[in-house]
Amino acid sequence: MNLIIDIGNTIAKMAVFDGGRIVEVVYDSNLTLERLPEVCRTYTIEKAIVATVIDLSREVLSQLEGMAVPILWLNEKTSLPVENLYETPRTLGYDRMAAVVGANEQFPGRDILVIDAGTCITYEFVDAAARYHGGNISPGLQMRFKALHQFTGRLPMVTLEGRMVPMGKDTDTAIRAGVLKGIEYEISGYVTAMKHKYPELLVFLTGGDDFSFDTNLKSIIFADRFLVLKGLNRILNYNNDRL
Ligand SMILES: Nc1ncnc2c1ncn2[C@@H]1O[C@H](COP(=O)(O)OP(=O)(O)OP(=O)(O)O)[C@@H](O)[C@H]1O
Ligand SMILES: CC(C)(CO)[C@@H](O)C(=O)NCCC(=O)O
Ligand SMILES: [K+]
Repeated sequence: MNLIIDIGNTIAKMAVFDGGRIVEVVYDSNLTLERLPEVCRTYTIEKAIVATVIDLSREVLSQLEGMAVPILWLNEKTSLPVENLYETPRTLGYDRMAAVVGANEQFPGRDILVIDAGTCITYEFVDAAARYHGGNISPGLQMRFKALHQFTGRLPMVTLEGRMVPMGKDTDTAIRAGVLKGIEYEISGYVTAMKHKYPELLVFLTGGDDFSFDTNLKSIIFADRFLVLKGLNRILNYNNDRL
């Protein structure tokens, strides 16, 4: 089985794959990866891939060094099933590439916009010829709430839970609707603009934050929470001979 390790800015995700099938997904601390030994004891892991968007702690590094299987470290030198047209492949966050590779596997030969709503929201474009053109980075849901609170004197820390109105009636609803509508309009703006240029465009939404938009946006979007993990599994198998 394959072990997939995706270390994000908020949380680490580990997934065990049997062929193309996800057997288990485990959420863990990105500072300790303390559940790794338990995962390795439970499953017969043959190989692993690690993608990180943070500098790893001593603790995480020693957990990974303790693994008895070959590890593929995903970086700019890794062979990929899509062409990378990003101008600075060394600075690319490879969670972005993984999401693209996952989407391209499900719909090869299609133009795809991949939206990953995690700590940040990223927008990636991969074309029908499997060329990754790059994409955009914007603040994630929690980051928006935190920023409004931290960079002002009078705005409280608001969360998603609570009253929702189209236009705010008080400070709480103004912030909640402001943040959520901001993301919704941002996403629909990308979809509209990209569809104009690529009429056959498909749209994927992944990441920890899934939004229940009340627009018809939802109907045209493929939601796949595990797209990054699936993309990493594909990259690991693609590099089988090089491990
Ligand atoms: N069992 C779970 N344990 C912890 N978090 C979970 C679980 N199930 C869902 N989540 C959600 O997944 C989110 C993680 O989202 P995501 O996978 O995009 O990772 P991230 O670390 O926030 O983002 P990034 O990878 O962009 O840094 C958590 O914030 C939480 O809301
Ligand atoms: C944008 C994030 C934070 C999304 O997880 C990550 O992919 C990252 O740190 N990227 C580095 C910058 C870049 O992709 O160009
Ligand atoms: K992410």
